[in-house]
Amino acid sequence: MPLYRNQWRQMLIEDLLFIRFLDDMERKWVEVFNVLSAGLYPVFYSKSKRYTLRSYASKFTLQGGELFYGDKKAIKSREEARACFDEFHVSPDGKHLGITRSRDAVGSKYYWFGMSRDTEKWVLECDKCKNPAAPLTPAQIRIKKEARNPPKIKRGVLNKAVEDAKKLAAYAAVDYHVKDNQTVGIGSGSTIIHAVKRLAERVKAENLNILCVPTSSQARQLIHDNGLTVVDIKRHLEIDVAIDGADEVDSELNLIKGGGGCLTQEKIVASCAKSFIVIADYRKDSSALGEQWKKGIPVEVIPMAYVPVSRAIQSQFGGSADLRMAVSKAGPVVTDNGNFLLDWRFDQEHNWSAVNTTIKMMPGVVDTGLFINLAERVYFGMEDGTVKIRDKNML
Ligand SMILES: O=C(CO)[C@H](O)[C@H](O)COP(=O)(O)O
Repeated sequence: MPLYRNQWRQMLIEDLLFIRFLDDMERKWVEVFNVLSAGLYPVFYSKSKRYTLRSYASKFTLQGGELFYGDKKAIKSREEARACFDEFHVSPDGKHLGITRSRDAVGSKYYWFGMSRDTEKWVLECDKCKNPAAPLTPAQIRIKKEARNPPKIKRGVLNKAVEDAKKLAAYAAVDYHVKDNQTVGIGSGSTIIHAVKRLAERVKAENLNILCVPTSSQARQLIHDNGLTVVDIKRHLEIDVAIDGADEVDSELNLIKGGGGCLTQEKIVASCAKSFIVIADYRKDSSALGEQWKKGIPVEVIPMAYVPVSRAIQSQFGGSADLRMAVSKAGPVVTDNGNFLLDWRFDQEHNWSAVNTTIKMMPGVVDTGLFINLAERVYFGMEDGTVKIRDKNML
């Protein structure tokens, strides 16, 4: 049924009032709710704003009139958010958890737009947090001691669980996707080490003929050390399958990569492969980018461009884009291509495909660690010894 002029005017007025009186957090909640429940957008939204809102809303579900972000309840108002914060900011032993742990604790159950900013502000306003000299209870003293000297066994157990999970994912990918007479792209990082070992085992046991295309000097060395055949992409453009790790994977198979600084070669190899398979441990599994991986999105830039690119990213998208510094060497990290890396810590949800294109267009940018629409399947090794699969065709 067509809308009459006065009805449009009424809707427009309601929209304008809506923008005026709701704060950002509540407005986002209502916008997502309206899209999911009734397919309604604010009438003055342009096509591209609608698109951004639609892709943001796709991360949420409606359950019994409530909004959920993954398995976390999406909070509508700041009062409600404050109550959720109060529920978690002090541990059962009476210990005030500080900024990071309060945010992680609240974020294990709840989500709201601006959550990081709010938790930081509320922790900073908290007198107990401001006054760490306040007398501690015996339980608090014990927890503090444990935090200073964490029992070594726990770290070992965690490392083992993570390493086992990486191995599970790597073995599943190599066993399922690699066949005789194939050219295989080999990613970089620590998870790929398990994949290359498994590949070498299979080549030996099954007498396979496999050619490996490396994505970094680390991968080249790894292939070589495991007795596999290294070939150059210039002569082997037809890659059957590329296998690589990731720093984070969201619910739509968007990836953040480049924690190891090899994103440009990794993207080239992935885009030349008939299928691009990702292997990761359970810590990389997110419903939205930035949820697990806090080190930001890597961007490879030619050295003279790092300041202008960093400024351009910050002014267009907010957050902070910082030069990655080396740990065992003075000065910045230099990539295999002789470039620098910026790590962009973003502070809100974005349309990642549009952001990727915009950043790539900035003069001096070589590539970004955003891998959009490239992964066909991800294998997550889980803590309980199972393998979880996220597949493009099952989204
Ligand atoms: O993108 C990468 C390197 O540029 C790696 O694949 C990513 O950092 C994951 O590494 P790991 O397997 O060590 O967790």
